[in-house]
Amino acid sequence: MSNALTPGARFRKALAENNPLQIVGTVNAYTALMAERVGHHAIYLSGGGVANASYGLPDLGMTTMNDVLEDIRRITGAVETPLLVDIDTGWGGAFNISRTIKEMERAGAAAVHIEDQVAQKRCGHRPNKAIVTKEEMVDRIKACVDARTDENFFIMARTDAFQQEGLEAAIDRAQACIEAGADGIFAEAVTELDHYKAFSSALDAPILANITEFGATPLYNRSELAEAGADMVLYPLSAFRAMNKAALMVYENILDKGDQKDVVDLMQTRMELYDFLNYHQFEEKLDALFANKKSDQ
Ligand SMILES: C[C@](O)(C(=O)O)[C@H](CC(=O)O)C(=O)O
Ligand SMILES: [Mg+2]
Repeated sequence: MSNALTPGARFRKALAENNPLQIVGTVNAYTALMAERVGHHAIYLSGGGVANASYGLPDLGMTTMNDVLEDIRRITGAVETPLLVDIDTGWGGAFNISRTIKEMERAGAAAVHIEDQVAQKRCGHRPNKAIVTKEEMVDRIKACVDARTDENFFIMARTDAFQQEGLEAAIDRAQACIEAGADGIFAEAVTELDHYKAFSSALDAPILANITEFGATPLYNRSELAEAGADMVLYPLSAFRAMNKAALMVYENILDKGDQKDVVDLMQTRMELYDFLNYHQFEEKLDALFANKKSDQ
């Protein structure tokens, strides 16, 4: 029974059963419900998503562990699908990172990725990123591995080294992270399919391709990525970007036209919304539980 598995074990099962495993960004509990219902096997809480959607901030290391935990709990409270969480640089030194991992597990996350950027981080697809030394990154991974209580909790090392130091250096860092116990490698902001090939043939660990829009990496198809050796494909903010554009059109239309008739087609209907929420099942229960109350009145 899959519910008897820990979140980490569910993530590993999904990875074993899907090649590649597509992981879609869900910025809140409701979008997680939709992703689960349409059949996704893994979902993602983006650091950029928490900053942008929940706090109206840019993705520049301004959100805290507790900000992210709050969003995780909302999502893991609503769905069973294993959740990969972006923990940025881990929010501090080894002891902080250790706390982070324990809190992630407690909140129901299945997996995390921790990156080798400096604390004053940027989006991985922006210029002028700075990274910590390989040794410091290895210490981050060791702190993660040492802190987990469920051995299936999945710890992914993200390297942002490609932009400044090139492919070989990035692979070398990834190798050091695997030796330190990382379960997978997030090859950030590479620009060619061959780069994934190089990671996957050099390393004995699953590789994640981050297919984020308007970034450094082309929007490769999952079959091309599978052929190039990617085991996971991430779509961190795809639904969020689409939701934002739809919302903007609605706000502008209401202002310009005085009603929303022209944009109703962009909207999920009341019944569609209720269906994802199992609204009717709740309502039936309500009627059954409160039947006596009704007749009392
Ligand atoms: C994956 C990522 O870390 C995120 O926070 O979602 C971002 C995505 C993006 O900004 O498009 C990143 O790649 O740095
Ligand atoms: Mg991020």
